Amino acid sequence: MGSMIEVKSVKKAYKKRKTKERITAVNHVSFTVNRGEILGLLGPNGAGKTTTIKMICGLLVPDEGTVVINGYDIKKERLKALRHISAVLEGNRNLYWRLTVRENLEYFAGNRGFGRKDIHSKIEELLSLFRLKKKEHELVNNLSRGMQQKLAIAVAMMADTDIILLDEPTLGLDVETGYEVRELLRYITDKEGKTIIISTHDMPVVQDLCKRTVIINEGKVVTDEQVDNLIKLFETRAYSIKLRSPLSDNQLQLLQEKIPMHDYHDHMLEVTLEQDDDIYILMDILRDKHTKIEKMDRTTVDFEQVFMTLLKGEGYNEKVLSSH
Ligand SMILES: Nc1ncnc2c1ncn2[C@@H]1O[C@H](COP(=O)(O)OP(=O)(O)OP(=O)(O)O)[C@@H](O)[C@H]1O
Repeated sequence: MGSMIEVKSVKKAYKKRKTKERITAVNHVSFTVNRGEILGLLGPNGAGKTTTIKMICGLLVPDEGTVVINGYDIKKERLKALRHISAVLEGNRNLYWRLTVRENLEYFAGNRGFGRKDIHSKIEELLSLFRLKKKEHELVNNLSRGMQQKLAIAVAMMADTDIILLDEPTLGLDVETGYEVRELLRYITDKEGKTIIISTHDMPVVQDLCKRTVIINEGKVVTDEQVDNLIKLFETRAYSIKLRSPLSDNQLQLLQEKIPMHDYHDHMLEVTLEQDDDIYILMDILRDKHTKIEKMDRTTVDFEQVFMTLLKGEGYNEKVLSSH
């Protein structure tokens, strides 16, 4: 399985208009996405996700490094590299606001050079799948944000490119539309052979749809792993312990120092160990005051907890991931 997208040590700084101060938004980020892979690009606000996506789809030129799409270097063979990409960006920039829903779909189908009959049936299929049939003659400008978002994804489907980049596809949608968009994303990700990057804060989207995740923080990659591996890894290290007696101040102090990822309230101790062997340290701390354990369970973790843990604490990620 060859790489479809290679992001090679890209760097991008912005100059602040007023102060002329330079902000490094993306700082030597590298990762690859294989053909047919669904990658979740995650990170807190301002981590550099949108900047990275814009460099992949050619909207921004990296200051350093390069992006290679299907073997074509975006700097040297821009048109060949970008031919296979559709991007759904914030603000639905891939739509024509003065055209109707149907006209947008027709325009992008025309671009692909489909025959008239094929265009018609494909548009009908998408209008019904995306529940936009009633709005087909409405101008994009007059659609709700959720509908615009659905249309932006439908347009990317219509263009039928090998690569689809989705920047925050469920951002700001109400619960129902968010759910609907997630189902549509599932439809897209199930389509064989498409290579997809989804940048999102929506953890269920990652857990449900993405096989691998690249997490960036302050412009740098902090994790590049299979989603399943991360969840398994954290499940083997997360415990929920019910104690018979309260912890002493000294025990709490030791926990703070040695098992920083913990939460303690009402005799319940929730811990996430950095390494498997830390269980012995934990037991030593409890034994110190003969604290009895009433019940101890492995905690099931969801991807949100994994994400939060990976972002917490300097050096924590290297420890967690290197010992795995
Ligand atoms: N046009 C711009 N001019 C100046 N600074 C910018 C510009 N665009 C982004 N930045 C800054 O670059 C950094 C990365 O921004 P970016 O939008 O790539 O992050 P993000 O991970 O997509 O964030 P969010 O999750 O909030 O959308 C931030 O500090 C942001 O303020």
